[in-house]
Amino acid sequence: MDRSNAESRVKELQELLSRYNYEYHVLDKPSVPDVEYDKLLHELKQLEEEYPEFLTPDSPTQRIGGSVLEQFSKVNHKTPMLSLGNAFNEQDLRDFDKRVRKAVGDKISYICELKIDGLAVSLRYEKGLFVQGATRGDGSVGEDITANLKTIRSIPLRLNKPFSLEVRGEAFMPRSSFLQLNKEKEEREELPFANPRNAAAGSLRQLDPRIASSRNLDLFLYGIGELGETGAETQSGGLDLLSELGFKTNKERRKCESIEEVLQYVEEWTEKRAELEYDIDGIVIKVDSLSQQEELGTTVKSPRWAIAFKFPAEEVVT
Ligand SMILES: NC(=O)c1cnc(N)c2cc(Br)sc12
Repeated sequence: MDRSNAESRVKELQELLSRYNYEYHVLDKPSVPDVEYDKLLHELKQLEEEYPEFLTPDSPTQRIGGSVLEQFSKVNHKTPMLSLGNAFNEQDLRDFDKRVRKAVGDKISYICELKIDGLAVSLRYEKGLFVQGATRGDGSVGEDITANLKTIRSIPLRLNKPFSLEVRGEAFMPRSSFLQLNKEKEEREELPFANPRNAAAGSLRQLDPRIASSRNLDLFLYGIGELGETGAETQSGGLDLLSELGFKTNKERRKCESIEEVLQYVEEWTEKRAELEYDIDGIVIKVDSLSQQEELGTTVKSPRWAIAFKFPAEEVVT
């Protein structure tokens, strides 16, 4: 194949494989069988080896970096990654609702989202390219785990729009992968992980990205740093924007026009959470309007416009 044909074939394969990857890992609706994906990926790897000048950092072949890190470097979060105040019962939620109404009046909409039991991470994109990913750390300084996050197939290496922004989400290990990993650990007489959250955290803290890549981690995005700059006016609008940009967001979210509807959603997922393929440890309730969030502001460590309802700890059957 001559050079100009190789260049157009490389571009065509990079776009095709990125789309197939998005359909499989974000939409969960693959349009081609795995064997077709693998064949095209192999062809792209060969062409990029033969014509390295056409290799780009966002190529689907670049998900698993070569080197094993000595250690993780530190990352300062542009906007602090806040934690959430907790609610443990109905009265706590009604008190939260009262505080919100006292501050911003009675025209309130909430958005309820599942609280994923994983590891909070932040992803930074420059002109649409994934450039850095970090753990929450202490909320201001985290660890650079870019190489490991690149192995999570549902994370886009390039956005659908050339946006520069920082997004937040929760990395997690699906329950089925957790059980399989522990089975393999026990076969190797290694200590198993206690739960999927520890397994996800342990996997993302591996210095060798090949190990992280083998752990079948996933990620739901739920927030955009400086959401206002993107033109979104509500949290729900921000989540729709994240989806439009190619991110995986959790579809179980619901707009609630009253605390009664919030309590209904909490009740529903208290019953249904075992049906999910991943662990959740509660429900996050947020005031949907960004301008009302601004009005409510934050305390030193958590927003006044959100609260996490925590499910009662499950009795451990010994
Ligand atoms: N949807 C959300 O906002 C959400 C989901 N899952 C989580 N573990 C967290 C943590 C914070 Br802090 S927000 C959030």
